This record gives sequence, C-alpha cells and structure tokens, in this order.
Amino acid sequence: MLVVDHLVRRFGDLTAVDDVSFRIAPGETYGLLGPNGAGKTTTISMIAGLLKADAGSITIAGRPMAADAVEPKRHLGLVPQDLAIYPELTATENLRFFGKLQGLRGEALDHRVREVLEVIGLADRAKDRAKEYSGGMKRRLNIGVGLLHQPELLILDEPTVGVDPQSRNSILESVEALSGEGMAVLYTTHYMEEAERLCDRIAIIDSGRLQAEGTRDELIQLAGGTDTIRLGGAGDLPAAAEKLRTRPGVERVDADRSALTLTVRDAPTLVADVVATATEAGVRLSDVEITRPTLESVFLHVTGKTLRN
Ligand SMILES: Nc1ncnc2c1ncn2[C@@H]1O[C@H](COP(=O)(O)OP(=O)(O)OP(=O)(O)O)[C@@H](O)[C@H]1O
Repeated sequence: MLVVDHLVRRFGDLTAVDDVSFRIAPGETYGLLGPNGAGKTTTISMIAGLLKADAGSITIAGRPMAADAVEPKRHLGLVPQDLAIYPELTATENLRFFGKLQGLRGEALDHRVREVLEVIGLADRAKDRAKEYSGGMKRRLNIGVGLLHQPELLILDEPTVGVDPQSRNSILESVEALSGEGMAVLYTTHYMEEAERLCDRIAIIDSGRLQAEGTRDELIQLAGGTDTIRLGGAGDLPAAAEKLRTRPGVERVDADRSALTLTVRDAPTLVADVVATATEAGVRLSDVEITRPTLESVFLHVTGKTLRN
C-alpha cells in the first residue's frame, strides 16, 4: 500500500528525516514511535505530498507520490496533529463541507456522513457545534474528516495528544475497527502503550533515523529482552529450581525462601510448562506473575535515551 524508500528532508543544517525506508501492507497498522522532534511529522508530511523530499521516493498503491500528484492522494487520508475543523459548524456540517470538497454529492454524501459519524462515535452529538465538544470529540471529528473519501491508507499524526482517557480509548477503538476492515494505517505516537496495542509493526525513530523496526516481540528480542516468571509458593524450592533449569526456554532460575524467579525467552508460551514442572516437583504454588520488557526498554537500548526525554 505504501513504500517509502530512502527518504531525506533537510531544514538548513538539520537533517530532520535521514534516509528513512519502510513499507506498509494493506490492512496493516504501522507505528512510528519516537519523541518530540524525532521527524515523524516531517515524514508523514512528505508521504501526504505536503512537503517536498530532498531525496528518496514514496509510492502509494503503486503510484509515485509528488506534491502535484492527484491519483495517489485519492488513496490516502491524513489526520493532522493540529485540528482542521470549523468550530462554528456542527459535526454533520463539518463532514458535509469536507465531503463536498472531496467531490461527494447528494445521497452518497448523506450516506457517507452518517457512516463516518458512527465510526467516530459522534452520531448522538452530530447536531452540536464543534466548539462545544471536548478535546477528544474534536479529535474524533478531525479523524472523521480524513475518512470521508474511504481512503485505503489512513495517516494519523499523534491523534491522542491532550485528550481525556475515555476519548483516547474511543480513538484507539476506532483505529482498531478501521484496521479490522482492511485499511492500512500509519500511526505516529510517542506513547509506547498505543504502539504496543495498535501496531502490527513498529519503527523506532529518533533524530530523523529509523533506529529499529519489527513486531513488538521482534523489537524486544532485538534489545536482548527476556521475560521473568515469578512463582510464589512453598515446598522444596531448590529441588524444583534444579528441574526447571533443564526445561527448554528457561535461561536462569533463582530460588529464595518463598519464590522461584525464572528468566525465560517467551513467558506466555512457557508458563504452563513451568507451572506443571514446579507442581510435579512438589511446590505448592500461591501465585504466578509474568513480567515482560516494554518498548520503553527497547527504546532505551537502541537510542540510549528514554522516550520521555
Ligand atoms: N519547517 C521547519 N523548519 C525548520 N525546522 C523544522 C521544520 N519542521 C520541522 N523542523 C525540525 O525538524 C525536526 C523534526 O520535526 P518533526 O515535527 O518532524 O518531529 P516529530 O517527531 O513530528 O515531533 P512532534 O511530535 O513534536 O511534532 C525538529 O527538530 C524540528 O524542529
């Protein structure tokens, strides 16, 4: 759906986007995860044809993107970080206005506006003026504008910044639903929980460069991440520890008086075997706890910084 190939953009001496390449397949949600100033907005502005690249190429649905290219833009919906809606108009009026700009008319326009209001969860507030909405509702309307022409690729630039938790969840659910219908999504964020929840693949971007790319699990492996399983209980824990050390996937076992702590490769797939082995060795388990590394630790590993900085 989208091919970005060796993209570069400079502002004076600053290289804001530095040799960035990635691909997004139909139905895939791809995350650009990075802190403020990493180059996310500059990257998507070039993809959307709003900013000229200094080098590299962008192909959308097989067609090259350029500032004056009309055809690839038909396939693309952009939801900018800054709100682009009219506060004095209602949600319906905003959507009708932007729908007309995109060439929709008559029953097709009415139908699409009703559909979009459902997707963004604003059907019951459709007749209220946008200025009366909460921050989250305004953001959802902003997303609705990007959806009107049924794009196959939706680009969302940090859509949950500054919204309340309920609206945030509603935005994430909308993105999940759109992806479930087969839309390709490019999602930029500096919230790792959002990237983890939504994205099939994630690219970590910092100082204009893609530092790492993969599924959540691949990124965690890349950072040498291991999981921890803690088995709380009583019985002959040292004997159980001996047995557990021989199980595949178990890298290390530490025993103290009330718990065994295992360092493993993939806790969710190993936990049943680990519990069975400990129980067979006579441990009376009282609790089981899995801890997995997060993308925050991956970010630190590949950039040497925390995401919050
Ligand atoms: N028009 C411009 N002129 C000069 N520098 C710019 C311009 N646009 C962006 N930059 C710089 O390019 C770098 C990348 O900015 P960009 O907005 O792409 O980052 P970002 O990852 O989207 O961050 P944010 O989430 O804060 O928008 C920053 O250092 C920024 O100051």
